[in-house]
Amino acid sequence: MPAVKIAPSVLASDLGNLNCECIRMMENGADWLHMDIMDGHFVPNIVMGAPVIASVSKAVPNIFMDCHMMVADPGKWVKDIADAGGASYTFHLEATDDPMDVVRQIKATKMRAAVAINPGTPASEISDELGNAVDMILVMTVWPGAGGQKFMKECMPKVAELRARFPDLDVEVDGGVGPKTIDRCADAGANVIVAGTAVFNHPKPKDVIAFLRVRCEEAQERIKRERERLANGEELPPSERKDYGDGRRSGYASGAITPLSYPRVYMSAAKREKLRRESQGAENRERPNMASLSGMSSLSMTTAVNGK
Ligand SMILES: O=C(CO)[C@H](O)[C@H](O)COP(=O)(O)O
Repeated sequence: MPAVKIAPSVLASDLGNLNCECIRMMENGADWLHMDIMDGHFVPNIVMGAPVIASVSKAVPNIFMDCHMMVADPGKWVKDIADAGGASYTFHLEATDDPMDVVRQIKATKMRAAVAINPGTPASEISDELGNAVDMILVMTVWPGAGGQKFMKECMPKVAELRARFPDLDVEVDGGVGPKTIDRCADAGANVIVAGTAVFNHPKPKDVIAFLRVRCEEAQERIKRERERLANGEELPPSERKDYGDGRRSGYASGAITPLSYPRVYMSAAKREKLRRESQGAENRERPNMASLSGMSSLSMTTAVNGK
């Protein structure tokens, strides 16, 4: 399985001191910085764009910016983000008719290409062709648009399914991830961990980052053992099964996750329109809107600056 990467989401940082916040996180062990870019159309919030990415790139040597593009027209910003110093470009499947074309545009730059799916989008919408073309798949574990939301554990079977289909791909989770929810993500096979509030709002971000990493590495060892045993037709001892208490066990041990084959499919226009509207909050009351965003971490400053 690919190496564990911990990517603090700057949405929860003191955005007025973004360069210092990124440096602080790198000094505390972050592998990547997760940059939340929103256009006010795909999601009902606006945070930053390419000029801010360029400014951070100049000020923070060796930073790896994992740019999460919560935007309605993902092809439009590829060149700007690449020129600004973005290292990875994640677009939303719900935002495009032709995901392979967006991947081609990203690959024409030096950036890594990644595709994200919202909580309402099934993993089966990622075709084999798309999964094999990207460097990473992001499974959102909250509705995009704001930090500080509750982790949606119901997204975990999608992580396990994608890990089973794409064993060597980076699989990222984002939203409500922290010490209390990391085990579910890690056991399902996620290896790129985005955490905003849990890291930036903690007085010792180094400890949180180290904890998330260790839990993922331990889970990877478990999954490796499980794979080997299942390949040999062996039963797993109950002590080595992760039981969530709701009838499900970890993706591999449960045997419930079958790596099916998904041919190239483009969503029907009607389905894409539904998923797109859902992302904007038009069809989902749970989805954050501007009123519900106002108390959340994206709009409030962390008190954890300089560890105070
Ligand atoms: O993409 C995002 C929201 O759209 C954020 O990256 C995500 O919510 C992380 O924040 P937190 O860890 O505080 O939930």
